[in-house]
Amino acid sequence: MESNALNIDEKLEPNLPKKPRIEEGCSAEEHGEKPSMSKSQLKKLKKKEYWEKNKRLKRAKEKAAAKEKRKADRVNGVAGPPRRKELKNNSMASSKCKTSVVVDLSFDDKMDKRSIEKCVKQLLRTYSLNRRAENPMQLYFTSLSGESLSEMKKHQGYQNWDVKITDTRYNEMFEKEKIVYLSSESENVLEKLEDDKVYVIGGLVDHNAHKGLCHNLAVQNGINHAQLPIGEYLHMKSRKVLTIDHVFEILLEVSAGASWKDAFLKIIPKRKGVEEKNDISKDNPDCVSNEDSS
Ligand SMILES: C[S@@+](CC[C@H](N)C(=O)[O-])C[C@H]1O[C@@H](n2cnc3c(N)ncnc32)[C@H](O)[C@@H]1O
Repeated sequence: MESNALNIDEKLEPNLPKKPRIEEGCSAEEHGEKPSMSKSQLKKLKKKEYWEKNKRLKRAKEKAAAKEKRKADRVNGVAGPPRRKELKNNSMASSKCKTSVVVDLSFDDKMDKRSIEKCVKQLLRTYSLNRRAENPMQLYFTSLSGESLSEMKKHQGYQNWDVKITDTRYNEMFEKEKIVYLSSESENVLEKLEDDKVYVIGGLVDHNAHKGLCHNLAVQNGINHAQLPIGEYLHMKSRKVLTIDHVFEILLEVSAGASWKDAFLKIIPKRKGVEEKNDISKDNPDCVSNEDSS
């Protein structure tokens, strides 16, 4: 049957001499040619080629613009994000924040390859947020082994990062009384962050396939647990389960002095259908509210 599809070389470079026609019964690849494509595939390919060509130029322009902006901000006295040189002074050791956060990476057997990749991406973002903070939290990645470790190894130099990485389990590293396992399923609500406590985030990307897993494990092991106080300040149309990096970002904001409410409003994605509760007593701890008291 005759096909309407265009040969890619003809379309992209119409002046090129025509290549010999592909004989019926043989694929384009067998002739050393690119396979014929539909119009939309061709359009996509052209876009990709254009993007590849202009990518470097665009990046250079963006870099120059960012530099200009930083310069202007400095002149106008606007504080921008910390620069690489400044970050060198912001280490966990010198941080005023002594609150510990653990990401418990003992869930390889509950995740497929793609979820492990996503999990490690969230770890990278968690690390990067902490690294850029004026007062980083004391951050641990525990039980890192197997597939997660292999995925982590793709990121050169991770061994030298300012985060404590270990294959030991968090409950062999810290006193039981100090540990609080964070879980949206917990009936306890976290009120404030305490310096001597260790807050554990489950390193699990499961799209709710293992609902309540971390909570159940904490209960079985007699470990304290608590949920973030989202319901105290916000109505949410979807589940209150957040990603690892979002949970960490909220803890980091609060540890730096933000209110829970401001941290939630800043970090929880709008697509989760977040709406402020108009209960002023939560902003003023001296007032008492009966809302959500059950
Ligand atoms: C994507 S969730 C994993 C959900 C998983 N089904 C579970 O059993 O926890 C990743 C982790 O973020 C933390 N987390 C997410 N939302 C939270 C919330 N609303 N309150 C407290 N911790 C939360 C928990 O530690 C959780 O294990």
